[in-house]
Order: sequence, then structure tokens, then C-alpha cells
Amino acid sequence: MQPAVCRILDANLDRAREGLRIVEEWCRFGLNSSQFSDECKQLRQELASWHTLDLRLARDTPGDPGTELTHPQEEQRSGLGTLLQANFCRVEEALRVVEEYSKLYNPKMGAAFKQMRYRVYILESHLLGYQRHQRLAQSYLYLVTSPTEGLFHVVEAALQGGLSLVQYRDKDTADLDRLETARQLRQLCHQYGAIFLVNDRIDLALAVDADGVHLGQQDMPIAIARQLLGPQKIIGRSTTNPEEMQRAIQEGADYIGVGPVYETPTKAGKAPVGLEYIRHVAKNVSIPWFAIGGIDVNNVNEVLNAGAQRVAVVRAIVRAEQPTLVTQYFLAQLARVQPRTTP
Ligand SMILES: Cc1ncc(COP(=O)(O)OP(=O)(O)O)c(N)n1
Ligand SMILES: Cc1ncsc1CCOP(=O)(O)O
Ligand SMILES: [Mg+2]
Repeated sequence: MQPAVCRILDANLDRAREGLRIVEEWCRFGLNSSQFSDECKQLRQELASWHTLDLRLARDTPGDPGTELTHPQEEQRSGLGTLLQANFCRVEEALRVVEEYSKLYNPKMGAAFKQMRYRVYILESHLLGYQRHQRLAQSYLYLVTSPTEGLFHVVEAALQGGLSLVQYRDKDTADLDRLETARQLRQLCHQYGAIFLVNDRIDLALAVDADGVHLGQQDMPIAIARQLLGPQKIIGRSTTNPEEMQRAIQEGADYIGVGPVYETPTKAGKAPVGLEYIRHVAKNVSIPWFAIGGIDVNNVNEVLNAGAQRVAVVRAIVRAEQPTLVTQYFLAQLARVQPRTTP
């Protein structure tokens, strides 16, 4: 085999192993997941079994012009999601390189690396989906946006206050503008490690690779949304009564919206469901659910006293003079009613 091919295989086997190790550390220490970390470890071990002495001996680090080259994006990562994605990308690229070059002298190695590459794709998809659902389970305050001047400023201020869940809701703007706004909001939310969902529009959610969608009773059925989005994305459903609540859960919603609790100009003409329905949901629902509609800093405790542990708001944050402070206030009130986890 040509020495250059050995060097290519050696370098890319190392690259794939390093990337997997970075992912594995997060699975182990960040997610405490033995299932994900075992899969990383098995992949690393399989890589090692192909990294034979003849390949290692071909290494010529001083003669490698690539050791000095780094991209500015490698120097800084905007968040954990970006870091993980960059490393998955690195592993997948490296496996593809090994797959191609190894075909020159060992077809079995090419086939084995193709298998490994698919295993890494599956791991990536499951891991990112798992992280997303974990983040949802840890989110107690939900900002639903409305078109406003300085939208990005408001959303960023709320993210700085600790917000971890955002829905982009805009009924009237032209699609081209919505697409651009959704792209930028997704980027902003992910920079802060927050989940980004799109109201109503599965196509828009797919176009910007959002974390999922929120669908009302008149929107697309959950089964179709699930087919289009896959199992790893989040699908939320609005409910106004126990029947809708039960159906949404049966259909596989990841969370439900519960409201409007109070009358609200944001959804003018929609009858409020009141606190009775909140009490019913509190007794009967175990998936995440968010009370929504007319909730602000003055009445949030009434909603929490009725049994809500999570709330979604539009005006209370979008119209706030100090969105960071309002977000912090909501989160502090919500923290009071979270079940204590024993250390
Ligand atoms: C969290 C949450 N709950 C309920 C809704 C309302 O959705 P929908 O009934 O489809 O009404 P529109 O928002 O589309 O006007 C929501 N958006 N978010
Ligand atoms: C989208 C939506 N769905 C039920 S109530 C509501 C609007 C809530 O807006 P606000 O928090 O401004 O009352
Ligand atoms: Mg809707």
C-alpha cells in the first residue's frame, strides 16, 4: 500500500476516535447515560481494532502540513449543541475518508466503516433527540413570540434571564421574512442552549431545522406531523378541555398547552377555560404541560396555586420593559412549586 494512503488512514482513524471520545464524555458525565456512552466506547474499540501497526508506523507528524491549520470556528463553540454537532461531523467525515481509501486495499474494511458511519448517524440522531426532550422536561417557562419591534433583543434578554423554551408565532408576515426570522431565532436560541419551536408550520420548522412545532386543534394532525418530523423532534398540542387533553396524549404529543386560562387580546374571542381545567390537568397529566393565556406577573401565583408547574406567556415578556427581570421573576416563582429531587 502507498505510504500516503497509510497516512490518510492513520490520521482519520485518530480523528474519528478523538471525536467519539468528546461525544462519549458528554454522554457519560453530562447525560449520565450508560447506553449512549457504551455505544461510543464500542465504536472506539472497533476503530482501534482496525488501527494496525503498519498504519501507525506510517505516521509522519513533522512532515504533515495540516497540523497548523485550524478554522476560527474550531477555536470557539457557541454552545454545547454546536460542539456535539461539530464533533459528530468530524467523526462522520473521518469514517467516510477511511471507508473510501481502505477500498484500495481491503474491501472488508470499507464495508465495516460504512456500517460504523451509519451507526454514528443513528447515535447522533438519538442523542440530539434525547437531549432535546430532556431540555423540555427541565423547562418551566415558555415564551411564545408575537411580532414586535426589537424581537431579537427581547428574546435574547429573556434567554439571558434563564429562558429555555421559545416558540416563534407569527401569523401574518410573508413567508420569506418568516423564514429569515425563524433562522435567526433558532440560531439565537441554540446559542443559549434553548429549545426553538415553530407555531403551526411544519414546513417552516423543517426548513430551519427547528426543534419541533406547536400545533393547535385546527392544525395538522399529530400523526402526520410525526411522520414528517420524525421521533426526535418535539410536537406540542393546544388543549382546552379534558377530551382534547386525553386525545393529544394518546396521539403522542410531547407536551400540551392548557388554555387560554384567562381572556387575552393575543387570542381575541377565544373563551377562557378557567382554573378548573388547570386543576383537572394537574391531577391527570404526567407529560409536560404549560398553562397559557392572560398570564402575567400579577396572576401567575393563582395559576401555580391551581396546580400548574409550567407557564407559557406572550405579552408578559414581549411587552415587558425589562424582559430579563420579568423572566427571572417568573422562573423564581416557578422554582417554588417544582417537586424537590432528593440529593
Ligand atoms: C404553548 C401553546 N399553547 C397553545 C397555543 C395555541 O395554539 P393554537 O390553538 O394553534 O393557536 P395559535 O397559537 O396558532 O393561534 C400555542 N401557540 N402555544
Ligand atoms: C397563543 C395562545 N393560545 C392560547 S392563549 C394564547 C395567547 C397567550 O398570550 P398572552 O400571554 O399575551 O395572554
Ligand atoms: Mg395554531
